[in-house]
Amino acid sequence: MAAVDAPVCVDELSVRDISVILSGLSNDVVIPERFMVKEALRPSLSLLPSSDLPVIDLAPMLASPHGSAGGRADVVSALTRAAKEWGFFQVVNHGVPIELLERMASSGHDFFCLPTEQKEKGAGSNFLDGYAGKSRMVKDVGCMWLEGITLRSILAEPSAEQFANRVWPSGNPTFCDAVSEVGRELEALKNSILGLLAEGLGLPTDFFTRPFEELKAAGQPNAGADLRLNFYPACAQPSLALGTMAHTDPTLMTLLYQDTGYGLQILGKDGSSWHLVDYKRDGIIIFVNDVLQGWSNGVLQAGIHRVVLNRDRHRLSFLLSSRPPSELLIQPACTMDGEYCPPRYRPFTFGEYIAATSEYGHLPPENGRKGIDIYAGISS
Ligand SMILES: O=C(O)CCC(=O)C(=O)O
Ligand SMILES: [Fe+2]
Repeated sequence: MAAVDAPVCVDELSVRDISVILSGLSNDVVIPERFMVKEALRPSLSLLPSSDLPVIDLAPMLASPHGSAGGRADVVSALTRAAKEWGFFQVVNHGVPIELLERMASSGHDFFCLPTEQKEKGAGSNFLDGYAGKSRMVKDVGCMWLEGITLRSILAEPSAEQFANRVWPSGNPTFCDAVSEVGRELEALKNSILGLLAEGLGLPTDFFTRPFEELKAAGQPNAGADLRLNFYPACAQPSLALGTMAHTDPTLMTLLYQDTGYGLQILGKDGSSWHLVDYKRDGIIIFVNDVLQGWSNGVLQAGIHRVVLNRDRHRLSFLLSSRPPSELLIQPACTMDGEYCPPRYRPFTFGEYIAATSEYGHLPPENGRKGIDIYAGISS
């Protein structure tokens, strides 16, 4: 590529164009100002994954799902400790086929490499419905450097098919099959993990799953598993921009797969150090979310996370977000392991809480306090 006098501003170019420009122009490429997040939020790009982040092997569970073998107790205590301390852990040997995870990621890449006009056919009514490009401005922060697809209630509704029929002239059965298989697998894994965490807290195994089943049996339609695919194009100035700002997810639990590392960071207990999550080919990353923090009376902590960018590579992630029914009344579990602790949260319904998050899709932490604590915490 020819030398240039003025810096080239990279904005809404296609994914392929960005790669070509970045490899040819090195430091002459700048990003548009609206993507430069305010100074206090700019990421320090720690390049080494943190070795102290919890990685938990679920093989003992697969070998003996209901058994009382020692391995199960060890898994329960490792998961519970990680969910209390980090609100985050990565599981391996979980039984979800790697081939399926990679097939979903590859279908996602196929979509994000399409021309912008074609991707925009998949846009829905807001940024959490169908395709949303890189234009969402977060007030007082800047625009986030990501594109995404959100498909609602994938286990109950043909949302993937409706999306694919808008984007591709003859639909896309490969994409749709991957969505429904991934949805079923991650939903089953989520229920197992919720059961193990309940046991770890001394609660009945079905404590966090039974209300979902009851509401489903009563024909309650708005509970669901939503699938989101996130795509973070390579960014010429990764130290100035963010893929997503620091947040906790507002739902019950998130299960996430990443196709490369060097992106997702977790905030440590000290409230200031960011830890880079290592890529594991068969890793599934689990977040405790706001509802689970409130429901467990703050014993489990929602994991604060954000996404930083890479200069020379794109990154894709997809996640299943477990969304309770709007009517679910979240009343903190006060008695665990036979011991009573007064409620630290007022009861709230999921519908009320999600309505409070609508501007960003989550309640941002403020002055070291998480959104859920600001919203429903009882100050002592
Ligand atoms: O892409 C990632 O690793 C995280 C995405 C995320 O935090 C989200 O979509 O809520
Ligand atoms: Fe998130």
